[in-house]
This record gives sequence, C-alpha cells and structure tokens, in this order.
Amino acid sequence: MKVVGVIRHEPRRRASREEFEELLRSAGYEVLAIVEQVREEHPRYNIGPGKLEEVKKLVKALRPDRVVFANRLTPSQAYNLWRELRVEIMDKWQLVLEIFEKRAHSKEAKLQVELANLQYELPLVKEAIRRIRLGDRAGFKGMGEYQTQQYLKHIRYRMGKIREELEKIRAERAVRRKKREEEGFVLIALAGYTNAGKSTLLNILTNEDVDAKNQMFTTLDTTTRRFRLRGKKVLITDTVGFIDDLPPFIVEAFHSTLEEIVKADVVVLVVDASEPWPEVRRKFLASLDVLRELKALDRPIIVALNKVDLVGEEDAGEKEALILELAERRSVTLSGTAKISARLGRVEELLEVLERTILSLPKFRLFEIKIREPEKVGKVLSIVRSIGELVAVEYGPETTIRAYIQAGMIRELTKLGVELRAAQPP
Ligand SMILES: Nc1nc2c(ncn2[C@@H]2O[C@H](COP(=O)(O)OP(=O)(O)OP(=O)(O)O)[C@@H](O)[C@H]2O)c(=O)[nH]1
Ligand SMILES: [Mg+2]
Repeated sequence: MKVVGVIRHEPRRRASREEFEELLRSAGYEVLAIVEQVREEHPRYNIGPGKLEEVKKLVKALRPDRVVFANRLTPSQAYNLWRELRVEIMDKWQLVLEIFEKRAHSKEAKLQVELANLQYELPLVKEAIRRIRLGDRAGFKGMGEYQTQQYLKHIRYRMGKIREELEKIRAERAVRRKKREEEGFVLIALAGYTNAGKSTLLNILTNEDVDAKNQMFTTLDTTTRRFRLRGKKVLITDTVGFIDDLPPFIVEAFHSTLEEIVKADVVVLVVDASEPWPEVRRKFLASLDVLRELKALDRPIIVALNKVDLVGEEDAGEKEALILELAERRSVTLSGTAKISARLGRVEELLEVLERTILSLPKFRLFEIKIREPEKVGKVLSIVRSIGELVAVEYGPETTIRAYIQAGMIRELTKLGVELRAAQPP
C-alpha cells in the first residue's frame, strides 16, 4: 500500500514527524511523500486550501492508494478531502486502528478493536446520511441511501452485541482478580507509552517470552504472569501501550483491558529514557493524561526510567529529576522512580522501590505472631514470606515473629492456631 502523509502542526504545538513515520511503517505502508504545514485548523479541509492544491498535485503525480493525515479529521473534513482528492482518506486514528487490527490476537483484543472501529465509523455514516439528504449522491463508501441506513442499523446492533460480550469478559476478569487477591497476590500493572519497554520488563521479571519488538503497538493482548518479589507472591500485567491524544472512543473500547491498570495495587509507568528530553516529556505527559482519564492517578505510581543502557546513569538521573518536577507541577504524587535497563536485566532499583511501595499499601499491616509449638515455625515462616514481609524472628520456647502481612490473609495463619496481634510500627 503506497501512501502520501500529511501533517498539520498546530502553531504552538509541533506534532512529531518521526512518530507519524513510525506509525506508517508499523502499518506496513510505503511512504511516497510527506507534506507538512504549520497552521490553525481549516474548518473545511483541516489543512489550508493552498496546501490542499499542493497535495492534489502530488496525488496526481504519485498516484498513492491513500492519503493519510497525522491529525484527527472531522467526518465532514474527511468527506470534503475525498471530494477534492478522489483518493481514500485516512486520519491518525484510523491508522492506529489499522495497526491494532493487525496486532490483535485474543478474542478480547479483536472485539475491542472492532468496537473502536465501529465507534469511529458511526459519525462518518451519520454524516453520509446527512449528505444524501442534502442531495449528495455518494453515501458511505459508495453505498446508496437505503444501504447506508441499513449499515447504520448494523453498526448499532453490532456495537451492542460487542459491548455485551466484552462485559462478560470483564466480569470474568473481575472474578479472577478477586480470587487472586484472596490468594494473597499483589497486583502490579505495567503502563506507559507504546515501545517504552513494558513487555521486555515483564519478560525479565517473569522469565517469559512475550513479544517485544522495536515497533509501535506490539502488545494488544493483555498478559498476566506471576512472579516472586523477594518471596512475595505478585501478579504483573502487561497491556496495550499509550499514544498522544488517545481518543476517548479507543479508551472506551479498551475498557476491560485498561481496567487492569485501574484495579492494580501498584502501577509501574515505564518511560523510555533514551530519547531526548522533549520526547520523554511529551510521552510522559501523554501517559499521565491517559492515567487521569482512566481515573488511575490515585494508585501508587512508580516511574521506571528504562533503556538507561543507551544513555548512561547521569543523563538518566537528570531526566529522573525533571520527571519528578513535572509530576509535582501536575499535582501527581509518585511513589518513587527507578532507573533500569529491562533489556540488560538491570532492574534492582525498581525491585527495591516496588517492595517499599507494596509494604506501604494500606492492606499490609505489621503483626506480631507467637508460636508455641516449634514444629509450626517453619510453616508459618514460609506463609509469611509469600504474603508479607518478615521483619524479625525471636526463637525461644515461644517463637515471636514480627511481619508485615496482608490484612486479608490473616485467616491463613490463624487457621494454624497461632496467636496473632497487630503491632505498632517502629
Ligand atoms: N536498549 C534498550 N532497549 C530496550 C530496553 N527495553 C526495551 N528495549 C527495546 O525497546 C523496544 C520496545 O520494547 P517492548 O518491550 O516491545 O515495548 P512495549 O512497551 O511493550 O511496546 P508496545 O507493546 O508496543 O506498547 C524493543 O526493541 C526492545 O528490545 C532497554 O532497557 N534497553
Ligand atoms: Mg508490549
């Protein structure tokens, strides 16, 4: 598929040409040319009429299959552009959805992508019907009025169906999550901009082999794996990456997946620290925006500055300070930051911050356990290590253990017939 790309930069906010080219590459397109313009949005064509003439000439000369816009087009802009250029028009979100379509493997991911697509098409189809009523011939994708009407009905029906199915999957997920929590697992979610290194980090922590590639949106399916964080039982979830101005319709479609982030005990926000600061800043802020939209900012958030191997400790340290400053200015409280290299497996700093954060969760409390039968000591210690953190052991005729334990797991211990009471933290 051969395409011409068009980028309109807002006068005070340049879009990233590299990222747009990345997206086109990820979609598997051959890029014939890219046209850029700095200008306020033109209501009719998004780009200015002069620029439109230039694009027209390019289309005549290069004969692309599509013209792809780096901006979000309104339905009427897309329609006007198609009338002028007579070639298929695509905007940034369609491009993202097309990449999603390629990457979706699980049933859930496929349904979510289909829902997002339909949600995207809905206003376009309505616009086509409006146009037909105004006397325009061409309906949606060349359909006549009757067909377009039927298609609109089909979209609405299908959306309802998909929402039902996703709701079922979501409910199953909730049950599974609750069960895991009752088993004493701490839930950690990986979040962050696409290509930041989330899947690589999951792999290194859990010895897994989830796809990690240098391309955007490698992961669309949610993966949850268990691992032990210094003995403690932890579940970690990797999910779809974020991108600049992720539109609400995509967030909505991916609701059941993204909910893993909202419901986690701790969120690890992975940031690619190897890029120049303006890029790191842009992507970090975009990620905070998504977390805000998901209402996940009240979770404990740890920022993991990844790919430190490419820039060195000092540079990463500077970016770490800038990120802390930026978060504070946006009134976001971070539980901590860590400089890591997921690829090289250098993640000690993150493990330390994670452990500290987990133990400060309200569900962990300090307890004192007294054991009278010596043969039970081993068993109690092993349970304590998997659901909490051992602080001290005093052996004697009666063994005393001090430990942070998840309040919900106390029953596991009392079942053994040991004496347990809340202790004051030192
Ligand atoms: N040099 C270096 N490269 C890394 C590191 N971590 C990840 N990468 C590379 O960055 C690219 C993206 O990694 P992924 O783990 O796929 O990123 P992701 O965040 O899961 O991306 P999406 O699934 O697309 O959202 C891959 O080429 C990784 O090998 C790191 O610590 N150092
Ligand atoms: Mg991934």
